Amino acid sequence: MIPSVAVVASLSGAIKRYGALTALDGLDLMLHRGELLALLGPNGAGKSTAISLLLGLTRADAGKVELFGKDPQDIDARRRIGVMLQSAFLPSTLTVSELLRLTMSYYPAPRSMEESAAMAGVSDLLSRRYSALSGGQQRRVQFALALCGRPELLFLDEPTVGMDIDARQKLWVAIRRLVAEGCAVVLTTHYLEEAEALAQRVVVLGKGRVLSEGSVDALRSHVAVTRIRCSSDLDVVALAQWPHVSHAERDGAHIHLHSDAPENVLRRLLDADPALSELEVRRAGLAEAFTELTRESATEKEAA
Ligand SMILES: Nc1ncnc2c1ncn2[C@@H]1O[C@H](COP(=O)(O)OP(=O)(O)OP(=O)(O)O)[C@@H](O)[C@H]1O
Repeated sequence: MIPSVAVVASLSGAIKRYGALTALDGLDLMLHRGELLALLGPNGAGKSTAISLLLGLTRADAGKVELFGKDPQDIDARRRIGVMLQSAFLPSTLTVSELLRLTMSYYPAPRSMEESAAMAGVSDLLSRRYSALSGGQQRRVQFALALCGRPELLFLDEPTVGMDIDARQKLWVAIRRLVAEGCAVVLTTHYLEEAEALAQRVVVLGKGRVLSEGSVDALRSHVAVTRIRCSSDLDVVALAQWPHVSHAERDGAHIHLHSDAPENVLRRLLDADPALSELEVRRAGLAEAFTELTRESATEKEAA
């Protein structure tokens, strides 16, 4: 029997309404130890609301919310999490080291200040006043504060907004290290390459419900389209008639094809044009799968 991976937090049938607006419409979500879950969805899908329920910042109108098997407002459960939200209101007069020391004092077995600062890439900022830092530096300090308590579950709500490429790459390395140590991570992001680079599992929300759930590959395979590009003299009008070719277009010396069975099409292409060159084959990315999913859900809604 495959051992079940420990569930660290869950939402079961969670409903949250704001007046007439239903922000979460019976949401089921499970977070497992040592797993990075990317929570994706368009603006207003319910991602932040789901996180607020798990953090005990708001209460569900119906359904069950558990953090380490307890109520999310239970102090022992809260001591096991780290949080980096979109907006952080931190005392503006404190230095980075003072903020870290204060945050570490909330936790039973925090990391050392040096380790926390090094992991978040803020070792050179410790003596600086938080309010005088750049936006990207402040985000890195917020990450240090989120991880300093040695959390078993880390919430990262759009963590890399405002970070330059170098800072983003360093944050990814630190996140991977935390996950490898067994920490569960919930990441919301609008940067799909971030989810693609980090997530073991992706949940796409739309209108407070799960639209899709699975691995990055499974979500991607939802859009069963592969793009083929090559240099060839073949006639695109004829190519468009081939089985498994859904789209054919010429762009100068190159042709672009879309196919749901690229192996078949490639075999036939290479037979038809022995001079074919510059062949590129690319599967749909997460961005395309995600756009397709949210578009489908909007179409279903219109049809209903
Ligand atoms: N405090 C609130 N009062 C009223 N409506 C709210 C409140 N918080 C959220 N909502 C509404 O609930 C819905 C879900 O919002 P939520 O912030 O969870 O979405 P999100 O997926 O995090 O969006 P984004 O990607 O823009 O951060 C939205 O329609 C939003 O306007």
